[in-house]
Amino acid sequence: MADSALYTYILAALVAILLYRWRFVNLYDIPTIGPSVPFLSYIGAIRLLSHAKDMLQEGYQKHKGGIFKIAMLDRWLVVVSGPKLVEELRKLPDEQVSFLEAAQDLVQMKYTFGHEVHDDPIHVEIIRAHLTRHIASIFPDVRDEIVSAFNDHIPATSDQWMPVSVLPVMQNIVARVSNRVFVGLPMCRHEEYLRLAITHTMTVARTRNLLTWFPEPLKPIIGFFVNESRRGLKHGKAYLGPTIQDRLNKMRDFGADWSDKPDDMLQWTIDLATDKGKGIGQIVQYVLLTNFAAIHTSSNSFTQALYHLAANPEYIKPLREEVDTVIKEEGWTKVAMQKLKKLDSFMRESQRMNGINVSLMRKAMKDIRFSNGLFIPAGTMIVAPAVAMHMDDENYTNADVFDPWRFSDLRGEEGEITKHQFVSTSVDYIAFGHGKHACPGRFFAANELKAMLAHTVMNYDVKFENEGVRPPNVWFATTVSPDPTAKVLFRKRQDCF
Ligand code: HEM
Repeated sequence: MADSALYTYILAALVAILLYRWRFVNLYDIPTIGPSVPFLSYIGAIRLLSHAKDMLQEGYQKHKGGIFKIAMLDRWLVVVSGPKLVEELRKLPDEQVSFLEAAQDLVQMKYTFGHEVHDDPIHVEIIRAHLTRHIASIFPDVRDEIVSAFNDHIPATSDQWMPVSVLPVMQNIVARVSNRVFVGLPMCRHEEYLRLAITHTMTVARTRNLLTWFPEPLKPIIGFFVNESRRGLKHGKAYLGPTIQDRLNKMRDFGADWSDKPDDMLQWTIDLATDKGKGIGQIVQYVLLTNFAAIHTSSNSFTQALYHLAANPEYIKPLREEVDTVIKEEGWTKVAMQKLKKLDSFMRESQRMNGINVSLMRKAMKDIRFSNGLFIPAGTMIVAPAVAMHMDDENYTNADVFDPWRFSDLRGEEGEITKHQFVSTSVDYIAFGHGKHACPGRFFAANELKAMLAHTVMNYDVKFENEGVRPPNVWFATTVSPDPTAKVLFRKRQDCF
């Protein structure tokens, strides 16, 4: 009897603490989409799994120019909407809002890729300072791998239509083409290495999902024992370790006299990592992390654009004419990719409509007050609602219509020639983020994906079996992806490039 009274008191005290925290601490003043009362907020969190698009849209419509919050299973997500607040968020320094700490919370980077990689993300510097600057010189390799990968994965003939499961095939092609640049031949064609590069993302997600359920002090222990991604690292080391070791030996033996030292992404990573005293394990983690950032983002983006093309084959002709003219003038080069304005517009428009659902994810490291007085306490996860902003008629005329030449037409207007490119970010185009942490890989991705689309229109006709019908996107929690099961019919053109 005395025991049950004690339990009742403890329970009542816990409920009182929870209600006090809900009312007087944290995020009470921020309006909620879904229930906000403790425990009931889980209803909103569960609804978010299947209705994130609608909930973000509802929040955006009700609180445009302001902020609102939605519940996730393990935290609140505070959504900052409208160009003015997005601009303010973009400008906040890392000490106030951190991209890295948001990534740590969401991907559990310290345990999935390791502390050293989390604390010193040199892969970002390598992408910005080396990869982007070398796009012209690596382009022939990119083009060569595209031709070879399409031939292997889509061996269509001109006399019949070949059904292709686009998303898995594009994951393979993108992994292969990207890794031609990240680690070179022959590893970029090594089937098991490619499988690791593609599936490591899912491994990381599973580890992350598990770790989310444990309190912070237990994570290092749990992370050590159940970390599946350590197996990924072990395999990564088995594939890449010998090459890295060989290069390290040559660096030691020849130093500055190593005359045929490779000038590729693996070597840039080795150079910077060894300067900082890092070992083979960390070099492999940087390569895996770059793949993690690159492959699914890029293959989703390409698949989405291809679905638009296959559902509307009338767009093939104008694209083909543009590619034909430009390639005759410039050959398959980076300069040619820059001149493909219609194709660039096509990719950007597809990404406007089908790109990420939330962007500019940051963790507040200090209390933040926006210029209009809105307050966000330290520790809060902040995002901007990308799809809701991209589908706002105030930002884009007839925003719900796929208009492939929307951006190339705008670039034709006076003073607008360099704006509205696939890679451009702005307060109302945040598919690659915006500001200091905007995707550093987007210049590489844009060249790679445009070269792939140009190759597609020059070599194949495409359509859906159910002609003209584009398969709907799949929404899960805050993510959006193309239908993973849809098939596009490919037929080889008679005169192809
Ligand atoms: C179409 C393809 C891609 C899309 C849509 C995409 C999208 C994004 C987005 C939305 C962010 C977060 C930006 C922010 O919050 O402000 C990001 C960050 C990042 N992306 Fe991409 N990305 C793509 C391709 C790539 C590729 C190919 C690479 C590598 C070569 C890459 C490397 C990264 C890295 C390293 C970051 C973190 C930047 C930082 O820490 O500051 N991405 N990307």
